[in-house]
Amino acid sequence: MRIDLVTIFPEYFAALDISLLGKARRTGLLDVHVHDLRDWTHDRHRTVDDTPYGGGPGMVMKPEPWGEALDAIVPPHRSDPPRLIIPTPSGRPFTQALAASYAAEPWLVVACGRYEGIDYRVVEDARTRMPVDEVSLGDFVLAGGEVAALVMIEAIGRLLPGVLGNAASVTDDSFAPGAMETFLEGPVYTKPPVWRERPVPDILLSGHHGAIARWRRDEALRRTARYRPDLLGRLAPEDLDERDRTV
Ligand SMILES: Nc1cc(-c2ccc3cc[nH]c3c2)n[nH]1
Repeated sequence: MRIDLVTIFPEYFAALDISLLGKARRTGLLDVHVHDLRDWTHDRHRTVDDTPYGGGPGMVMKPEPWGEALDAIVPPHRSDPPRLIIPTPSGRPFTQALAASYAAEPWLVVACGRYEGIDYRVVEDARTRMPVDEVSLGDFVLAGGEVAALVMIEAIGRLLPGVLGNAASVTDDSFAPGAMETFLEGPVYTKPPVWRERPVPDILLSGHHGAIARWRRDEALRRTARYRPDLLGRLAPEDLDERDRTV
């Protein structure tokens, strides 16, 4: 998979040189290109923003640098254009399902806005030649799209075949498709068996895999009921057995 990032703060993406994603880049599983939007400005001050039409606080990112940047990265009339992802508080929710969908794409371009956002004509122009998704990470407001891009790239990158050492880790994720899609992950434990007088739950040391699986499901259900009762509404009655009503 190729990912192109456009930003006025390229240094934000140094984080993509380390850990899982750094290894994925070095092994060729992930091909990341970071572009400085200011490379497509032509004035002495390398201006990327201006005052908003209609008034209001802050500045808006000018369309010209974005148009030239996207034209350079995605030559017009490409028969296989990338999907353009634009992080924004006012977009569709970014979910595990959307991350999985993006992980199946061969080429993504992420436009990282700043200030009050990008002149909307950039979105409209891009839509004439590539799919464009405006995506929100949640109901909170960041100062720009870079951190949102990092979060999405990590969520997408870890789903790429070969990136995670243990493929099973992905299937057991919270929100992963399938049985666990509805539940939050329960608590996890490792050695030592007792730490600060706190023992690991006995069931996990029992070796009874069926009982362990049931315990983990019960704990996941308990955690989901406590922190995300809204997710329980997605459960079909047949997904719950009589034990669940007592969790
Ligand atoms: N979910 C979420 C996205 C954002 C976001 C994304 C891009 C920009 C550009 C300027 N401010 C931004 C904020 N905040 N919260």
